[in-house]
Amino acid sequence: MKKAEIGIIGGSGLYAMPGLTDVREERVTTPFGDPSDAFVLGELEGRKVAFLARHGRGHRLLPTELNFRANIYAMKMLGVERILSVSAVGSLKEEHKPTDFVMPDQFIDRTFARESTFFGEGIVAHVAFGDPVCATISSTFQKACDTVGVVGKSGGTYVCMEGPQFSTRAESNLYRSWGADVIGMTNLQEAKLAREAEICYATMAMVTDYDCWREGHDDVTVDQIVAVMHQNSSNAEKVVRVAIAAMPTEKACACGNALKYAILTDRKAIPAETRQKLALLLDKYL
Ligand SMILES: CSC[C@H]1O[C@H](OP(=O)(O)O)[C@H](O)[C@@H]1O
Ligand SMILES: Nc1ncnc2[nH]cnc12
Repeated sequence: MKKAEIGIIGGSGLYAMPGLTDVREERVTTPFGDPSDAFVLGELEGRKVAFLARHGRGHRLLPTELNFRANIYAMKMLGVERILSVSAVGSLKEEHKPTDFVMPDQFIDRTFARESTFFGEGIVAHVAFGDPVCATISSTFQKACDTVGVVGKSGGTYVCMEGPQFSTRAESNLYRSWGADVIGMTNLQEAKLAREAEICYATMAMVTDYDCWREGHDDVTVDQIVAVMHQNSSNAEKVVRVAIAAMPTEKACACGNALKYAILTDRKAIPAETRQKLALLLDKYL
């Protein structure tokens, strides 16, 4: 039986989801190792949800140390079909002010030290990623921002950097010249892996700072971020709650069939061990 239908990944500043009822914790072990923390399962607005603190409760894991594969695979094991990601980001445009929320619809990859696929070890698959987030979740987030009274913006490009250091000014200006909107360190791998796991995924990116490009202003520091993060987290809790209540039960997107034409490997050539490891993703196709 499904333990949860909707997953929430809480980033910097969102380490719990208040308002859950029938709350219990569950540690999930996956073929890819252990997730960032125990999942907090419960009900919110009548929907079964699973909450995961991305960096672990107490913020113990660097972006590079996150086991993205375990986090997403564990969501799949719990039965999750939609993941709502909440993240802190720096702004790369004057118009995106601290406390604004942006729902990115594109990513640029500046990471280099991460596992970003469930495939390999004898099975090759290439999922489409031209539209990397689920439009249904993004628009539900957007409407929820409007309801709560938070500035929410639909669309934008999220640069995913490796970190943990913030960008140099030259990098920040380079991303601005590319037309990117916001910068963070965590969301691209989650989006890729969720797509491979056929789970809908979208991000609500909460602006905390102007990174280091803005002349006449201090460069981003963690204490500056933390000050804004508290207001953002309290708004995020409200927006997520409204979004969950409004999330359609039916699906009109293609996220749930992402693997349909993606597997290239001759079925007979897939090693039994790999087949078994990925059974949760592959059973419906093999
Ligand atoms: C708080 S400073 C940088 C840190 O915040 C963002 O985390 P998350 O995406 O989990 O909210 C950013 O990606 C960095 O990990
Ligand atoms: N300026 C920034 N760069 C990268 N990640 C961030 N998260 C919050 N602000 C950030």
